[in-house]
Amino acid sequence: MSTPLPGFESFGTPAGGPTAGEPTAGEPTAAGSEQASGEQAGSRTTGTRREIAPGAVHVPGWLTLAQQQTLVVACRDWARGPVPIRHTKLPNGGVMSVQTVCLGWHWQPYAYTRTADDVNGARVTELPSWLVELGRKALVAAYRDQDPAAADTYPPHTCTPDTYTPDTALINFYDDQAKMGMHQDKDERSDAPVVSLSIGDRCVFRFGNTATRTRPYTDIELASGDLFVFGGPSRFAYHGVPKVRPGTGDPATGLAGGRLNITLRMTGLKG
Ligand SMILES: O=C(O)CCC(=O)C(=O)O
Ligand SMILES: [Fe+2]
Repeated sequence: MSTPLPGFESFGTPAGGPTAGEPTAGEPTAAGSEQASGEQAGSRTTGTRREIAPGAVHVPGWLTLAQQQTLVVACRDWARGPVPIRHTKLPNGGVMSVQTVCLGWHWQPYAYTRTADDVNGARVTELPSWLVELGRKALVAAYRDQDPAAADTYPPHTCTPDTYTPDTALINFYDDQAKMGMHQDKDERSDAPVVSLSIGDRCVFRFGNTATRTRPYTDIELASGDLFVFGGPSRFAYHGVPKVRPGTGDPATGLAGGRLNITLRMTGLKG
């Protein structure tokens, strides 16, 4: 066995927790009615959609605990390979503090490929259909559930929940020190929404504007089970994670420490 990457140790299996080979709570299916974790003080009401900017919607506590457990088991498995999770190297010589593994398409700054040429050349794991389905349900929860009668409650000119077909997932693992600077998700050739799922420790998620990586922006807390979708006018807004709050996750998710974030995207690429 290879030496774990720094920070990957706490991504290991907690005592008594599920492992990839054991029966799990089942594939994520529907949007959660079961509460995943305690509510935060203030604006946080589990399951209640909140529009942070036009087309950018936060749904706290959307994933059930069982769905989170299933995702943690699956992510741990994907992190092992065939392309192992790694700290992405940037063209400027920097190294990202988060560790990332991709499904469907491999992201390396600043392009998508089918093989992980900056890691070991292996072809990335397929994106499973149950994750595509979860992405569609996420769009329903973020956009359509609010007002089913109003067609423009989900971002126009992109796609509807029915036609949303993410073909890549970027899975980021944050240890206590990891953060992500303000950036746009713009390597996709599609303006379909990005679906973001968070598990484990809470973080400060900074959601800004499309023009600059600085203010105005809104800081929100993303907690375990939270859904965040950004599409429409917010699809290319700058965003980042300035801080993770260590020790705030519930080990019952199967994650002993750190934070997992999964983003589903449509690359718009063929082949
Ligand atoms: O971790 C997050 O919540 C955001 C991740 C992100 O922005 C990305 O992977 O591009
Ligand atoms: Fe991003």
